[in-house]
Parts: sequence; structure tokens; C-alpha cells
Amino acid sequence: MNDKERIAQHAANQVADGMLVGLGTGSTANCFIEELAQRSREQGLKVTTVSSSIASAIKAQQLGLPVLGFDQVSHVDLYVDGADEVSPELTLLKGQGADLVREKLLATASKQFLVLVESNKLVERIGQHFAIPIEVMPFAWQLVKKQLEAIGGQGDLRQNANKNGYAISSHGSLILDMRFAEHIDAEALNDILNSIPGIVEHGIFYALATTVLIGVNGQVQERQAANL
Ligand SMILES: O=C(CO)[C@H](O)[C@H](O)COP(=O)(O)O
Repeated sequence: MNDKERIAQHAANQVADGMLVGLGTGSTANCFIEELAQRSREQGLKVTTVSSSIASAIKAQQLGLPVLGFDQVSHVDLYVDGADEVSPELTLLKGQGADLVREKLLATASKQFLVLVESNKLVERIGQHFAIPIEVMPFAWQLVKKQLEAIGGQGDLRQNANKNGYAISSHGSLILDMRFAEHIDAEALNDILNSIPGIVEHGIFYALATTVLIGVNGQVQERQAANL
């Protein structure tokens, strides 16, 4: 079992009977979906799920997990997802996929948000390895980009996988991948991005994670948010 599978199994073991579980998106979230389905099959664990993406919903359904539509849920007990970067204060960078809106909705609505990462995702500051993904209304991208450049942002629209057009999010938005100067910290940037009209959502998840499970050299380390 590798570190990713180990943290996924650890997370699946924290799911209790009757929970409504939010499913994340990406390779780590996929491992968690597999582990959860296995517990449901082999131990009779009864759960309902809601998914942050169509890809994860299909995977969960194929493995026999019940998946509710997003508009059918009014609460979520536990949301489990990966991340691209995790800072020492447990701020996250997410969104290398294109499902930020649902991911942030689940992170905000859940009683607990459990984040699963291998140790290479730990960073000193958000934006250290990746640009910040910013979903924008298609008609607003130039105006938003100009405002981001005014605070020192540099970047451009994300290309699609074939590099023959622009990437489109699950909700039809364009994605600006922007880098910012080191002196703008994640909290300040989060506030700025939340306040610019035309931005649908962005990849900084500030003060949302309740617990981070870190897979490192065959061990699982657990970090709890300071405000708990
Ligand atoms: O935020 C995400 C998708 O929008 C993913 O959770 C993040 O990109 C990590 O993916 P992986 O588990 O494949 O490394």
C-alpha cells in the first residue's frame, strides 16, 4: 500500500454509519472513494454521498455508493478531498481540476473537512509551486485580469488539455492561472479575490480545512486546524 492509499484508508475509517459524505476530485479522492466503497461492501457501512464533480460521481456510482444530486442536500457531515498545496496554517490551494465551485461549497458546508495529501504537497506559502486558479465569468476575464495585474498578479487563461483552446470549468467559466508576489499572504489574497466582481471562485481555501492527513514514509500524520 502506498502513502496515498494509506491516507485514503485512514480517512475511510473515520466515516461513521449514516453519514452524508462529500466526495472530492482527483487521484487522492479516487483512492478515498475506493476505500469507502470497500468498507460499504465488506463491513455494511451505510453512507450517502454527494460529489464535487461528475467524474467522482460516476466513479462512486460504479462502485455501488449512493450519490445524491447537489441540489438534494442541505447539510454534509464530512467532506474528503485532496489539495495541491497545504501551508503550515492549513490554508489550501486547490483547483488544478476545474470543479472549484462545488469543492468550495462542500468545504464550506461540511461539519468536517478532511484533507488528504502526501508530504510533497506541504509548502511554506500558498502559491509556492502552483499559480492560483481563478474561475471567471467568460465575458469578464479581461476586466478581472486587469484588476489582478493592478495588484501585481501575472498569468493568463488556462489552456485546455489539447492546447488548442481554453480550459472550461464544469460550470462554463474560464480559468485564469495567476501568480502573485510573495508579500501578499493567502489571507489577504483570499479577501481580495472574494471581493472582485466577475470572479466565480478561486483556489485558495482559507480557514476551511478541519483536519489534514499527511502520508509520509509509510506513516499517517494528522494536523488539526488551530481554531478547533
Ligand atoms: O483540487 C483538486 C481538484 O480541483 C485536487 O484535490 C487536487 O488537484 C489534488 O489532486 P490529486 O489528489 O490528484 O493530487
